[in-house]
Amino acid sequence: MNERFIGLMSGTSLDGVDAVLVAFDAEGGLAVQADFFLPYPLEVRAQVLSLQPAGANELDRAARLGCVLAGYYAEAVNGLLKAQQLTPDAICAIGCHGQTIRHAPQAGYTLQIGNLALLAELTGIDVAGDFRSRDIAAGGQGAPLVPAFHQQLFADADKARAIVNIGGISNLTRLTPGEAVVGFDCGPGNMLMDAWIHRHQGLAYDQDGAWAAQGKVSPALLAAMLAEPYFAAPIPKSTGRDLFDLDWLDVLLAKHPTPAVDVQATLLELTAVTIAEACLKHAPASRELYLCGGGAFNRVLRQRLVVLLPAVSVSDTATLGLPVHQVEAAAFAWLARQLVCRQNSSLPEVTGATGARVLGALYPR
Ligand SMILES: Nc1ncnc2c1ncn2[C@@H]1O[C@H](COP(=O)(O)OP(=O)(O)OP(=O)(O)O)[C@@H](O)[C@H]1O
Ligand SMILES: CC(=O)N[C@H]1[C@@H]2OC[C@@H](O2)[C@@H](O)[C@@H]1O[C@H](C)C(=O)O
Repeated sequence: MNERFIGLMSGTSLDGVDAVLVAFDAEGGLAVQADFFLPYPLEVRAQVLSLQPAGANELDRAARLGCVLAGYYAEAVNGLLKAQQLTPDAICAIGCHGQTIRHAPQAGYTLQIGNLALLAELTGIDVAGDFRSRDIAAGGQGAPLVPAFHQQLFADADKARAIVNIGGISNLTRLTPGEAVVGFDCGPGNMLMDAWIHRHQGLAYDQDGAWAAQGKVSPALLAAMLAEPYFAAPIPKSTGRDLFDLDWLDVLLAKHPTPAVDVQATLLELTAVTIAEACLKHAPASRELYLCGGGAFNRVLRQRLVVLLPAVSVSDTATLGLPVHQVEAAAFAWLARQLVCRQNSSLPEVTGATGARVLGALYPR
């Protein structure tokens, strides 16, 4: 009998909530039955961003915003249920990522806000969340978690494959037959491009990379960006807005003043180069690269990856049966199911933890 789970992803891009309804068969095989996207209003996005750096009254602001976010998560769940004409009792559990406002595995914690008790109350469905903390408690990075799901879904018995998610941050999964999975955050995905076009044009993102395509890459600025120690740091590693934000960029721009349009071109190139270098260094045998996440829609970025990786065929996960915008949310449905079944869902070879663990916390309805 099929079991239905809902996955909710609200990632570092802060664009909104991606929701999917996933049916699992008894063997764990899955099919996405529906998806739904609920954009955040600008003020929600601004409130999440304002919690990124330490600030006045932040505990109260984070807890209040967590309640607001639960409302959006519930709305996304209801959107799915309505479209599929389902009632809450048709769903085993919701897997909810929450909204990362701090990620500090070196300090022993990561923080995803979103009031999960309230989400259980609002939906009448079991809610699973806080998937990263247990891996950090076991000595890991707590991120990226999705490589375990990529392995389940996209690994091939004969072919070495690489999967790259381009969300706010980009992350690579290497799936080589007979070898341990490798996975880590490459660096900024869309996050800096989004922030820069928002500052200069008030837009949420640079559609298809069109503004970036009008500029020229500044070699000096690109070199200064690539000198960031994170890029050469050994794996396991993970990152976020804690490091890559407009303050990071402004420090570099103070030394390398650059026209705004050329900054956008250089940021796109940074994303492309760091992904390509991650593939060449950590997945050299992979002749197939599958993109997912919103950045897979960025035509200019994709073209740069094709040029930078001439020996690799670049496509996206839709080719493997899962549309690019569904992958991360589906991963959180899978994480919820693993928790409900008390099955491990972490890959210690990816995160650096001392062992595999059952991830997450459960809020029964
Ligand atoms: N047509 C497009 N052209 C360029 N960029 C796009 C396009 N469509 C979406 N994007 C980018 O994708 C982003 C959303 O991606 P996604 O939903 O994967 O992010 P996320 O869930 O926050 O991811 P993560 O958790 O991996 O950081 C947008 O903010 C935008 O930058
Ligand atoms: C701490 C955190 O929220 N990390 C996110 C972020 O967004 C992309 C990348 O950085 C990845 O490490 C992770 O999300 C995905 C879902 C993951 O854990 O695989």
